[in-house]
Amino acid sequence: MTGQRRPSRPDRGRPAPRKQGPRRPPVEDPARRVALDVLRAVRERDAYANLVLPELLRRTRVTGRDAALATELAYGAARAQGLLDEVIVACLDRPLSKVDGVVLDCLRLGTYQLLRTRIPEHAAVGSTVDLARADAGSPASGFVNAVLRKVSEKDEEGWMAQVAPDRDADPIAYLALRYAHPRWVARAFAEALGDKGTELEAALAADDARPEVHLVARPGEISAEELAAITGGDVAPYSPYGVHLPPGGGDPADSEPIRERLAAVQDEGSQLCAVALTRAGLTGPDERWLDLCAGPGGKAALLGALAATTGARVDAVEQAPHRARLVERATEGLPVTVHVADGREPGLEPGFDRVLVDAPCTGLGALRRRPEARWRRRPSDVADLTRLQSELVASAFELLRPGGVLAYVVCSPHLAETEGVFGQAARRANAEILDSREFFPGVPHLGDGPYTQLWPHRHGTDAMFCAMARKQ
Ligand SMILES: C[S@@+](CC[C@H](N)C(=O)[O-])C[C@H]1O[C@@H](n2cnc3c(N)ncnc32)[C@H](O)[C@@H]1O
Repeated sequence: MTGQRRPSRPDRGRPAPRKQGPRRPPVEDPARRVALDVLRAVRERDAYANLVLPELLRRTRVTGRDAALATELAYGAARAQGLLDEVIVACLDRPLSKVDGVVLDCLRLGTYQLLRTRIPEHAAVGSTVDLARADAGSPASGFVNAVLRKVSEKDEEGWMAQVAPDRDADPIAYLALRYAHPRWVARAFAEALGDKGTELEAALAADDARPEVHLVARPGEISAEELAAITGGDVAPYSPYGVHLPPGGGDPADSEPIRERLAAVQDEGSQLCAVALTRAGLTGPDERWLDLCAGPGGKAALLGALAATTGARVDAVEQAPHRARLVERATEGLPVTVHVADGREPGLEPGFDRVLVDAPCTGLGALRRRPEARWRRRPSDVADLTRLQSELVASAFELLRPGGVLAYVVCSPHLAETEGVFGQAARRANAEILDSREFFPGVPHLGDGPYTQLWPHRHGTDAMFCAMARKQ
């Protein structure tokens, strides 16, 4: 019932005035209570929705259909925040900044239900008003009721017609609002795609949808086919180790192969980038591999498992101690040594045969997996990150042996973080840029090279970027 756009609402009779008399305290809807508490934690504590939600569901013992509804509402409202706010502000006589935070959370939750689900209007409004009354008092609940009634006068199309910029005059701004992205992010996608028409629309639409969960089958432990059979998933189209889980399949952490550490959750694009590093040919030794930005250890674990099959060893560097501990846990039993160090000066003996720089980045390529992230990132983040990325790649070239191979990976299509950083760093190091598409066999629609940019709408993966070079 949820997850689909509400059809237009031709008949929108006003609700009958509420009868006077004593009122029983409303019975709160557990799914909406959890969703509201997630929105509140995201706003008040800068929490991550995808960490808070599972914890809240566990604590409140909300399961099954209620858990699915709470997930849809919390993630959906967090993801669509910019669009919801445009509509809410059009129904107000004051700026959004003058609305109390808890009330705003309620308005976003109610507006999301009205515009982007098939939940009946009376249920969407009534349940949200009850939550507003419980958390912010009766006057606030009256305000929420009045605003949501106005919101309910149009469906999403109707509101787009009223609040969106003209598509012909400013296609990026129009599509940004239509698919609930900040304009600067939509612009970055348009620049990377070289398109501000149908392909940009497809990219933003794919990023506005809930993604599938991908698993990686640990090489040497279990095959993708076996993992798919156990989990009820499908073997991934491109990664030899990947499995796609069906939607709504519960918490993958509960599945047996993950508990037994035969598999892990990892986007197929991330798997492909780690594997690409191991696919480039080398002359001479192939024994020392380095992962320079390893936390929390997804790629280090895959590299470690592959290294175990060839006799190589992996050094994994991570600056943040708590994330280094996650790498240790992810790579237990594998030929991986974890170092808590700054990748710009890790103090390791140079001469590595293969180096992965999976650099800290804006994460614009994984926005679909982090519902609130698009509204939290700022364009000004890019400059600091590109400086750090350039320094990490320069250090990686220093640590690589002549003839060795480097892969630079970011989970972002932003050109400054991708081609900008790598092109300059490879030139400075006088390295030979490889056509990385060769190391993504069978993956279609990779453009003209030499770099590889994956996309949710083209490949069903996060928008991972991978550039590769050989040291001369
Ligand atoms: C994109 S994440 C890496 C993801 C990881 N490779 C994986 O697949 O799980 C970047 C990591 O780099 C770490 N980091 C940031 N600055 C660093 C530095 N100067 N040296 C080493 N690691 C750094 C961050 O703490 C973060 O864990």
